[in-house]
Amino acid sequence: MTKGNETKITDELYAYMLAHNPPLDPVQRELVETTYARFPDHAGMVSAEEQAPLLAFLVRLVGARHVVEVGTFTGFSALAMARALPADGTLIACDISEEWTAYGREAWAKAGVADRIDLRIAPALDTLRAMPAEPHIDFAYLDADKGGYIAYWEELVPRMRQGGLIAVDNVLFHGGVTDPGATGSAAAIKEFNDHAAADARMDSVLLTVADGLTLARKK
Ligand SMILES: C[S@@+](CC[C@H](N)C(=O)[O-])C[C@H]1O[C@@H](n2cnc3c(N)ncnc32)[C@H](O)[C@@H]1O
Repeated sequence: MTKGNETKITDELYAYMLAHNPPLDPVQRELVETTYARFPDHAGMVSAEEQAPLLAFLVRLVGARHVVEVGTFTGFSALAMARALPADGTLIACDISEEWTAYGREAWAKAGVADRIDLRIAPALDTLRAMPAEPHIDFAYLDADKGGYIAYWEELVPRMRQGGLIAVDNVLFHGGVTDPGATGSAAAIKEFNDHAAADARMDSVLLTVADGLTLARKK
């Protein structure tokens, strides 16, 4: 095994990395703070800070106009992606919680991108299945219930245009994926990772970004 480097991400190094990335803007910062204050038991679900500029970068990289997010919570990742869209771009945001996403709606309005975000409150599988079947999605971000990942993937892949990108969060599941006795979400992620890696329709790489991020490009 060639590991490449032995860099341990200390707090100091993490701060250094953030300082060399585009900073969160005031609306994003306030949204994170509000989420931690209002939902302390769930705030860990917010995507890592470095994922905001990364998602924006990827949306721009693929020239995305049609974006789908599965798992919106308080709207942090949706805000980052919507900001990177052109004015006529749309992001369909899937979640089941009116309460959590209400904070997103407020932030999206404040940031002036509410008109680009189409929030669908329903089980994501229903929302995905109701979308046009032809390949039209440029970028998708998968960050919802881990047990649903394979089913979401199977709905997304045929709808991705050639060269479109799916980003999948939490694919290392806090290290739980190497536990031979993994259960629950860790077991579901293990199964998903095997499924995605074996999918001949996509080129996939699993990266050690945040809690693990898979990037998969439609062939
Ligand atoms: C990890 S959080 C998403 C975090 C968000 N991407 C962010 O960066 O702030 C997962 C979200 O998935 C939603 N969720 C769980 N099961 C769902 C389902 N069946 N359909 C749609 N959303 C679901 C939860 O309500 C929760 O808001």
